[in-house]
Amino acid sequence: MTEEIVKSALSKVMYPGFTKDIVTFGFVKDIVINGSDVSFTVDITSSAPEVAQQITDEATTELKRAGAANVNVNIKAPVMPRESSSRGKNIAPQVKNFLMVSSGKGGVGKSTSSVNIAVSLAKMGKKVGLLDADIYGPNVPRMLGVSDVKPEVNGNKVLPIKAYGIEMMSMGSLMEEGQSLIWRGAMIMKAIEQFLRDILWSELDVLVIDMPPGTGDAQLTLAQSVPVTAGLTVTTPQTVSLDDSRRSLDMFKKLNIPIAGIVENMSGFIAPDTGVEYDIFGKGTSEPMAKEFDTEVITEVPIEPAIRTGGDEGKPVSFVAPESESAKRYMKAAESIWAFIEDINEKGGVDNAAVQPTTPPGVSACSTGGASQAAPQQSSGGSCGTGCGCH
Ligand SMILES: Nc1ncnc2c1ncn2[C@@H]1O[C@H](COP(=O)(O)OP(=O)(O)OP(=O)(O)O)[C@@H](O)[C@H]1O
Repeated sequence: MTEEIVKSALSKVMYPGFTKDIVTFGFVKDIVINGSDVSFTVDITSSAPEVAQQITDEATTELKRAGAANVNVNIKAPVMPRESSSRGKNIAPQVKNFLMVSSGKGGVGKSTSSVNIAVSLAKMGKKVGLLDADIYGPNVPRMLGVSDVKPEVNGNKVLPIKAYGIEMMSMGSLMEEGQSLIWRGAMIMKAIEQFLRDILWSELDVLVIDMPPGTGDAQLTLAQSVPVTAGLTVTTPQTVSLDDSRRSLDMFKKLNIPIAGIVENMSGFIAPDTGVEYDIFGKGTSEPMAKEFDTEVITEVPIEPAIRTGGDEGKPVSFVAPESESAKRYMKAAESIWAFIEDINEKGGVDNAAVQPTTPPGVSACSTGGASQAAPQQSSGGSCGTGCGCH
């Protein structure tokens, strides 16, 4: 064997997916020949294991055909990025990461933040889904300008609606206009599960989930159904809002959800005519709360009329006005959230095993903790309505 024979044999091995061979690409290095034994390194750019395998197989075949006895192919590939290393129950396994967006109370801009952060993550090149799990006030379809769009049904699955580069599903898109439901515990759990299991989400880098305000059944069900990679709390700077947000952060801790940070919304006001920023509700008041929970205020979004009109007209500011101050602040939040998610995955990901219900199979966990056990006659049919079977 000579180096020329080895190179000539290897020049018959195409780099998978290309019409050029591995020698022409300059990937073959460190050829060592010992009698009829050959060893060499192939320094490739893909981390996919099937690429390495194909090169190894074809190179071995070609070299043996050229007279080599033993062939040792040493593939040098970049380390596979750890996109998700989470474990535990996951009823939507095609989704790599889940971001739970919560707030202590309604009206603080949770949906607006979810929409603009989802659009910003998509602008970063991520494959993003947005689940409007706010069953009490599903207003994401309006904010994305798709309130008239009915989703396509495929068998017993539903295709998400596409808008501004993201996939979206909402109870608002599934219900007839004006229809309202009184949501009870068991129905909330079922709705959240169906949103994850029966919607045909693509292979997503991240599913942003706009939760109902508060800390109830929906939050618990979500945490038990999928490993939630990160939690985000949206607050306004007033003390009353902060008190509620503390409960939301506390919930993340109890559910073992890593806290990606706090969005301080309605933080100051940017006058549309002058662009001057005014302080209205107080600014930066979320900072001590962030410290308390060992997290950060990842962005401060001012009150800007364009944010409200963008929401009402279905034109998210992050998409239609990317140069606006608000769009930049949402982008800052998206970058920080993605860095946090990557960090969580590098450290081994999350595991939701500890928050699984401990009740027997077929019986769901009781969100009321069996509080009315002593007074079954007060609850209709002897059940709290959660289907928990503990009353
Ligand atoms: N920074 C902002 N500047 C101007 N308007 C805003 C801003 N943030 C939110 N809004 C407006 O405030 C209203 C409430 O926002 P949004 O629906 O996002 O709140 P929410 O917390 O999701 O409420 P709910 O929990 O009731 O669904 C919307 O009309 C929205 O356009």
